[in-house]
Amino acid sequence: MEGPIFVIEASEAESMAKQSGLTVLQLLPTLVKSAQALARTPISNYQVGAVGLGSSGRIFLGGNVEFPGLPLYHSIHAEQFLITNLTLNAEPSLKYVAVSAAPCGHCRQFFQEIRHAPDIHLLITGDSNSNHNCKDDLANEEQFEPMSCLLPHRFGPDDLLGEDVPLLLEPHHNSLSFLSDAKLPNGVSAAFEDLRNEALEAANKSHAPYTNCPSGLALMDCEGKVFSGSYMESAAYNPSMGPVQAALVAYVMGGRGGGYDRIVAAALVEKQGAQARQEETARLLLNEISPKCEFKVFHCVSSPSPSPSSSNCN
Ligand SMILES: O=c1ccn([C@H]2C[C@H](O)[C@@H](CO)O2)c(=O)[nH]1
Ligand SMILES: [Zn+2]
Repeated sequence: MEGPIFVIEASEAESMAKQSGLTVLQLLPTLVKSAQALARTPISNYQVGAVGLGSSGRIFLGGNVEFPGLPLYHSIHAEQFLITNLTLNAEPSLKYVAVSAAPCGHCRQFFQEIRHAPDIHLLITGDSNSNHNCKDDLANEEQFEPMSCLLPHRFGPDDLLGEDVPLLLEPHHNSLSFLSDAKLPNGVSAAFEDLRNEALEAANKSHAPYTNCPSGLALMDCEGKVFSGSYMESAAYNPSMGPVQAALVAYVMGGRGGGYDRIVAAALVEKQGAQARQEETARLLLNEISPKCEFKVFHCVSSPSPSPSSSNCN
């Protein structure tokens, strides 16, 4: 009944390492191939795998995801998948990453949304055929390079935000709600009640400090299983990750390898008239990958408005 593995619990990671005579750190590159196998790459057939160790001792995996028929910027990079996996599992921080190929500029930038990003250590394992199980080739701490070497002179949250603003992986409470008497509009099926509540919850966890326009999206598959994801912004704007992509990461992780045609309904929650509006992009992406999916948008308000700057989004 088990599908592919995306999260390895700390105790399991310890015992896997012990069994192979490795440290948990040395285990990371040995898992890169498994992460690559999680990728969905119908366009490039180029599989990237990213494996991360969090401060909890858990190990997280991610692969790249591509969507034929759409502009390439809709793609999810393995590193973004990995970071989304951490957020979905409430992992408080990322310490080490092993990745099959050098992270691109966007990914190096996206990592900057995590506090102390310059101290995240990375190991690029290179070509997927290299064998990191080999005892002579053990990855040791000094083989992991700090992010500060991969991205010197960084542009990041510090350039735009105060120190007290929560960053990615830190708890977010965006104080969003539906208008108190907001019932489901006529003609919207009852299944959307749950779905929009899940999407609201995801919007409340969204990292959108640059626009104050958080959003969340929830998908339902044909068995009624719900998968939700939160919009995540980047200080450099373009590497931001949309709420559909985040929800699709949840779907890929929990949907046991099913196709996107199994997605039957989707609810997006965002602020009305938001400066950074997801509705049309979300519709475009869902329409292409899952044309039969019923897509609804629900608007929310900040309650109470946490700062004067957010009022222009309502
Ligand atoms: O940092 C990177 C660079 C590329 N890719 C993916 C994106 C696309 O699916 C494929 C080819 O660029 O590799 C990543 O996952 N991470
Ligand atoms: Zn990338």
